[in-house]
Amino acid sequence: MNKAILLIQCPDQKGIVSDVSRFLYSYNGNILEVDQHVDEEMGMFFMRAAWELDSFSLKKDEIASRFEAEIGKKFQMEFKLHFNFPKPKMAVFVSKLSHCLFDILGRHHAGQLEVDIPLVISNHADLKPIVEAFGIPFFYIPVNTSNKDTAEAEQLALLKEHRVDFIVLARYMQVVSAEFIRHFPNRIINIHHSFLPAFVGARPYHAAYERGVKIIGATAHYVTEELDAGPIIEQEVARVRHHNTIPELVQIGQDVEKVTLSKAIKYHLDRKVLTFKNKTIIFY
Ligand SMILES: Nc1nc2c(c(=O)[nH]1)N[C@@H](CN(C=O)c1ccc(C(=O)N[C@@H](CCC(=O)O)C(=O)O)cc1)CN2
Repeated sequence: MNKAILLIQCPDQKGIVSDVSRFLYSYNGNILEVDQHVDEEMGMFFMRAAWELDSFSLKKDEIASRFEAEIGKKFQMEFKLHFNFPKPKMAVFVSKLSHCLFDILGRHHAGQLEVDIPLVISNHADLKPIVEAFGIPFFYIPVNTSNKDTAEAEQLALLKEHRVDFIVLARYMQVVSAEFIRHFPNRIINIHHSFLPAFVGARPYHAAYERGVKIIGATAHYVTEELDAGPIIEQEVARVRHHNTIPELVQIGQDVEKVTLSKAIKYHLDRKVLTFKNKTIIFY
């Protein structure tokens, strides 16, 4: 079913839900899903409304301007309008580890992810055979401290050429620049292999082992300039024991990473994530 999704945030006040519903009804909209949340401390209102588009009397490119004129301005809304078609284009960035890549390509192949994957980009050539076995173009762009700018420029050119909508860092072990992130604000999802805010950085399993924790986890978050500090979309944990070695922690953790990342991708694809002050509201 062709759907439109509105994601709204604005100062909280009476009548917002009523006016948004009346707007959709006035243009013959059949509301399919509606959720809202009030952050009382911040005095902020958040809402997600999804409705059937085929019977809607406004054309796709008329909706945002009509909504802004009739509702948005009145409530000083910040809103984003999305459609569940055409399929969004998702680029995957990887380094040497394949577990998250395999999980994503396997779910995509099984029809579990409503996306197109036009390309995979990596700073190592190791995973080229796997990606090409799934019939997806693989681009090897080495990155080091001296060529990061030119490497990122090449990455951005490929992303633009393939009209990529959002990016998944599937254990991509390079810190991306603020300039790169500026092109995809809240559209880069990273899987960090720890239960943030514990153990930021490149080697969380070693840090967890040294600390002797009894629970490890994974965190999917939108990427910001500050490492492992962006808005958290999803987290998951697993119990570990004193006798677990580092390789065992890695194995337990990698299973958690895969599940956590796939959930975060689905929430993003279903337009169920709003961001506010470096945090997220997820309308499950
Ligand atoms: N701007 C950001 N870039 C990236 C983030 C992020 O949150 N903000 N997350 C990382 C992924 N990551 C942890 O989840 C991570 C990746 C890389 C490193 C790191 O220290 N890398 C070294 C090089 C390591 C190597 O070459 O193997 C570096 O870049 O100098 C820490 C954490 C993805 N990017």
